[in-house]
Formats: sequence, structure tokens, C-alpha cells
Amino acid sequence: MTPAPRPLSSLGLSARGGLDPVITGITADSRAVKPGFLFAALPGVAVHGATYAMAALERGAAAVLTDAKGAALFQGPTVVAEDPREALARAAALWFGAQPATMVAVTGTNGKTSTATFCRQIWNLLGHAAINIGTTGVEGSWAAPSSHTTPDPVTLHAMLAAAAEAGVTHAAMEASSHGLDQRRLDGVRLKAGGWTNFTQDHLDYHKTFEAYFAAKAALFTRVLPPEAVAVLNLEDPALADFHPPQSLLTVGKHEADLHILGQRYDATGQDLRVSFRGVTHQLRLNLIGGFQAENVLMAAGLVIAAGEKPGDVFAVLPQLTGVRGRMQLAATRRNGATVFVDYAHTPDAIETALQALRPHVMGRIVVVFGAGGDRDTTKRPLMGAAAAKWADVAIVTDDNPRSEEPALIRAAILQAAPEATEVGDRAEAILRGVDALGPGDALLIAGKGHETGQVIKGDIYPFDDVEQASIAVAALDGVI
Ligand SMILES: CC(=O)N[C@H]1[C@@H](OP(=O)(O)OP(=O)(O)OC[C@H]2O[C@@H](n3ccc(=O)[nH]c3=O)[C@H](O)[C@@H]2O)O[C@H](CO)[C@@H](O)[C@@H]1O[C@H](C)C(=O)N[C@@H](C)C(=O)N[C@H](CCC(=O)O)C(=O)O
Repeated sequence: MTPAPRPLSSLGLSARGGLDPVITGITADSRAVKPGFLFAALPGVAVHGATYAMAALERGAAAVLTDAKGAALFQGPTVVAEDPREALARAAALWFGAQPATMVAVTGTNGKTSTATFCRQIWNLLGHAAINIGTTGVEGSWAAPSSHTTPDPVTLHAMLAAAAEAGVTHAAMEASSHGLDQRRLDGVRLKAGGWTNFTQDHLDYHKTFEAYFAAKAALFTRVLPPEAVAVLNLEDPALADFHPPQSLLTVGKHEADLHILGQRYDATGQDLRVSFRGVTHQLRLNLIGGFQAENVLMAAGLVIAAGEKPGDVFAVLPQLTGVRGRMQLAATRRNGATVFVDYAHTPDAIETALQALRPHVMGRIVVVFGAGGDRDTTKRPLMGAAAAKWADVAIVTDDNPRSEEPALIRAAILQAAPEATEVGDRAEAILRGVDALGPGDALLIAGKGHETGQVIKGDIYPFDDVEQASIAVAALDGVI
């Protein structure tokens, strides 16, 4: 339902000169302005949005929200905010109004999507209408596509209001460091926030580890209210020294409120014995990888922190299913060898994925992977080193080279993985990887996960690792 027009002051904003125009909508894109809209002219990476303020006013914008620098670039009804991104997020929350009553957010370099999905599945299994919002879009009791892991605040609040109006009571969302830095989550009413881990990624954007850490920490220091609960994974030493202002619920393998007492792996999953604040629970997880157990513990911690009874939560965990493209069993060869697809596209994620697979595999592990173009170049040799160290056989291929020369990206990876085979064409690399599998072996195809395209020089070519795995197995073993 489109919100009814109302005065600017009802969005917590006041225009210069005491103006209080009626607002009919909000956008940060001048091209989407309609008569009566509030146009948020944000300082961007490429350009200041105020460059487009006159265009927005010509399209009928009732007022322009911007910072002091932006306000100097045009004439017209202006709201000046110290941080216009924060003001936009808070105005969007007030404009759309409704939000699901129980919401949690999870940040961390890895594990956000699995954790948010597990939260939603647990709530669904306990009878709640729930959604998760993140890299895979909005899923669950209400669905919508999303172009960002953490959508911009106008999109996010439109989604939250639509979901709430459709009866959704619970939501788990992924908080990306970009989203937190750009204040996309300010104004979201959270009951709990989780932090999975902290390792190298996105230094192209944040520049330093400190800035990247501060962006993630902002979930607790700025977005989460003091009466909410902070759920921290103590397995990461970087988080053990972080002291958020909220009360804590800690999870981990060893010393934590919720921790693992015993873990046994088999070909299809794992059995766990866990302790929650002194009470022992026996669990079955039909999920591959010890890191999935950590994601499940984080999700369990978040839903408990948001009000569920621990016993009810632990009872439904055996029914959890993995996220598409996250250590997904994509195909099995006639000889029993398995092929997994995983989204791992950072050095740490490749290491984690390969280590996680190891206890489930009797034979050798083959890995097929590459690194994206136009993104953090420092991680390329680190990815090569991780694959060389943790896999038995490595095949380096292309993974969204974008505008870069693919051979140069592969060369940067191969520098640190001299034994690896280079096969630029990803379909051929997957076929070679599957062909190398003997009984008891496993192939990990890393990097794309749920993605369905290969981005080369501005064009997106259809490409699905899961589909390619089946095609390769069918080609080598005959259609089964
Ligand atoms: C680097 C980055 O995060 N950029 C985000 C940022 O863009 P920006 O403000 O720098 O854009 P800009 O091009 O300089 O333009 C400045 C302003 O002018 C406006 N504009 C521009 C042109 C025009 O004609 N009219 C107009 O009004 C733009 O809407 C913008 O508000 O603010 C925009 C609006 O909120 C975002 O859409 C945009 O995300 C870009 C598209 C993006 O790709 N972001 C990625 C890196 C991202 O956020 N990724 C994380 C996940 C990362 C991960 O974990 O892997 C995510 O949460 O998805």
C-alpha cells in the first residue's frame, strides 16, 4: 500500500525557512522523482547527488534532503542534515511505518546468508510468518528480488512494510559492511544483532581493516538499541575483545553460552552435542561443514535472543536445509564421488570451505575457483595460497572477470598456486574437475554459489555452477 501524502515534518525533517511541504514519496535517485517527492541528494562515491537536485526539482520534487556541501549546489526547498544518509534512512522508516514486530540482523565477513536463512527457517518451523532479506533476495513467507545484500533504505522499508502488511511477524536480515557504512539499516527496529566473524574483504571500499571493523561494529554501537541483545561468535579472536553496549549471548565451539561439546561427521551431515547455559542438547544437522554448525548456533542464538524458548529451537534444527549455493551437494558421480558448489570467494572462505569439507571426504579434494575482476586485487594470491594449501588438486578458472583481462587475474592467483592447472573457460574447468574424481573424492566449485551469470566486459552470460556440475557428470557418466 502506498503511504498517504503527509507533511515533511512528520518524517522528522524540517526545511530551511520554516517550509513544511506535503510529501508524496521518497527517493535518492533524481530519475525516479515524481511530483511531491522528497529527493535525497546523497554524497556519492562517483558524484554528489546534489548535482541532480535541479533536475529533481524540475520533475516536481517538493524538497531536497542533502548536506551543507550539497546545499551549495542548487536553489530550492532544502533540508540540510549533517548525515543525509542517516536522515534518509530514518525518514524512510517513518514514511513506510510498518515493520515486522521481531527483527534481527547479522553481520560478518562470512556466514550472513546461511545464518539469516536458518533464523527464518527456525521461525517458520515454529509457526511464525517469517522472511530473510539478503544476498538471495527476500525469501520465506513473503518474497521479492533484491539487488543488494542490504537494500537501500527506501527499498528496505518498502519491503518491510509490504511484508508486515502481508502478515509477516519475523524478519532476519543481512547487514553488509557497505550497508552499515551507508546507514541503510538506521531506523530498522531490531531485537538482536549477530556478528559471525571478521576477516579480510572489501578493502577496495573500506581501505583499512580498522574502517572495515568499525563499519561492522556500527551494527552494535549505532543501529541496535541498548535493550537489544548482541550475539557474538567467540570462535573469532577479533570478536572476543569487542564489548558492545548490549547484553551478550555468546556462541562458539568452546567457552560460550551456547557451545559444542561433541561433533561427529558423516557423508550427509553431522551429529552434535551442545550446551546452552548448562543444559545439554543432542542435535542432528543435515548440513555439510563445521562452519555450518557455527552458523546454526549463531541463528539459534539470535532467535533465542529475540524471544524463542531454547528447547523449542533445538527441537527443530534437524529440519534445517542449506542455502542454495552454500556447500550445496550439486551432483554425485557413478563412483560415489561428490560435487559441491559454494559461494566462497575470499581467501578465508576458500580455506573454511575446504577445511569444512575435509572430514566428510575419504579421498582427495579437488577445487575449481577464480577471482572477480574490478574488485580487491590483494586477495587473488591469498586465494591461490589457500587453495594450494587446503585442496589436493586446484584448477584456476574465471569468475566474473568484468572489465579486466581474465588471464591477468588467473596469473595473480597462480603466483601463489604454481602447481594448479589453469583452465580459463569455467565450464571446461568444471568438466576437468569432475573428470579427476575417483571413488571417495569430492570436488568443490567455489565462487559463484547461487549466481546464474558470468560477467565479462559489461555483458552477463548465463552460467550456473550447479547446472554445470550436473552437465559434467552426465557427460562423463551418461545421464543417470
Ligand atoms: C559503492 C557503493 O556502495 N555505492 C552505493 C552508493 O552509491 P553512490 O552514492 O556512491 O552513487 P553515485 O553514483 O556516486 O551517485 C550519488 C548519488 O546520486 C544519485 N544519482 C545519480 C545519478 C542520477 O542521474 N541521479 C541521481 O540522483 C544516486 O542515486 C546517488 O544517491 O549508494 C547507492 C544508493 O544507496 C547504492 O546503490 C550504491 O551501491 C552500488 C550500486 C553497489 O554496487 N554497492 C555494492 C558495493 C554494495 O553495497 N554491496 C553490498 C554487499 C557487499 C558484499 O557483502 O559482498 C550490499 O549490501 O549489497
